[in-house]
Amino acid sequence: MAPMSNPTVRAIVTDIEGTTTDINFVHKVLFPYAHAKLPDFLRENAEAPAVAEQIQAVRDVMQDADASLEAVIATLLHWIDTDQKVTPLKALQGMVWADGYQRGNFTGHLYADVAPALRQWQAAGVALYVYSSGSVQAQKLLFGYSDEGDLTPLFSGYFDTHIGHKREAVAYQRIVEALDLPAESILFLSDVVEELDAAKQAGMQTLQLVREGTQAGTAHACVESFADIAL
Ligand SMILES: CSCCC(=O)C(=O)COP(=O)(O)O
Ligand SMILES: [Mg+2]
Repeated sequence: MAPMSNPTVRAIVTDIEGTTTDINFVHKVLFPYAHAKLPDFLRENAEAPAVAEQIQAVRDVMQDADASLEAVIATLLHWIDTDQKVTPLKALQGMVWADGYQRGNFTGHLYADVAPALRQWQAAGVALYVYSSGSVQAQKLLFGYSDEGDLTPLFSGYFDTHIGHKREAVAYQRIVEALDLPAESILFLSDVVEELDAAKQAGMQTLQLVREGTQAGTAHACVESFADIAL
């Protein structure tokens, strides 16, 4: 595929799952790890303020202020099984994954084309950001303990569902405001058409990543690799 060239891009916001990182790493390594470790993590740390805050947030989503800890755990496991992007689940997953990364149980998967492109774009003066449903902590862990070492110095910032949900244009409008750049100078990279549609609605440029197993064929320009994006 011919490289796509776009000198008007001043910032890039990238999705993770299916864009920088194999969906299988998220679904077959990270989610099962959280599923296995979350119950005891919660039982052992329920009183810790950061954990207690998230347990309360789960009860709020459940609309059951009296839900027992075991009911909260069952709800969280159901959310993992059904891949629900619920903010307190994402926060708790990040806390549990920290231990897995720090013990060396896994490293954050990156497609081989990702790190060289990120380094090149950052060196060229393009500001790099992440926007994922995974918590900011989980994003920093994935790039901090990545297959390519610690890539966090390459990024200028991170956004998660606290800014809004990834299929809603308002989330991208808030990101544009946070970056304080013209929307059309920001390029959003994702594999998910609904996310690209929402970013486009907010005025951003968009590019769909078509990795193995993802479907192309949308209104958005698409590439198979970060190596095909020349700025
Ligand atoms: C930040 S790594 C874990 C990713 C995750 O939890 C997730 O739900 C994937 O969300 P994305 O928005 O990157 O598709
Ligand atoms: Mg994705």
